Amino acid sequence: MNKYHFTHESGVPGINTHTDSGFLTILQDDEAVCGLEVMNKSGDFISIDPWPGTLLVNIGDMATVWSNGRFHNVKHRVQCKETKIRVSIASFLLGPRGTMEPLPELVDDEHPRKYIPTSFEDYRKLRFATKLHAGEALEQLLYTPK
Ligand SMILES: O=C(O)CCC(=O)C(=O)O
Ligand SMILES: [Fe+2]
Repeated sequence: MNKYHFTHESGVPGINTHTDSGFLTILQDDEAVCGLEVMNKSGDFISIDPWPGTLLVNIGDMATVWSNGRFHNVKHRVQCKETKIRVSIASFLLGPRGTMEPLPELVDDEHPRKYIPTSFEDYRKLRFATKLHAGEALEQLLYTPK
């Protein structure tokens, strides 16, 4: 559960740009107070307006590994502008406990293997150690053919 209480005095608008590190996130966003923004392919942030009665599903970094780069780990942030309490509930599906690698069916001559095997636990440690929270840590898992 995330609770934001933006005030002009505190100046803390929300959460910095990041990707979710797990496989996917199911987000019950605040139904009245906006703030969530996702980055589009051009690198611009688009506001996601509240849409009562809906859930939002976010692809995370582990799904990018599993899909050999075909599922896009979306960069997003929270920028509250209204001085109101904003609440969201995020359920994180982190991925399997063991090692995960690109699905063999998604690796072929046209789509060569992109990532080395990793576990969510190791990947999470890598993100913390490198302080790279917007998916850039995936570059350290890139597979280089021998
Ligand atoms: O509060 C939101 O709308 C998003 C929260 C989020 O991105 C997260 O918990 O990872
Ligand atoms: Fe997030």
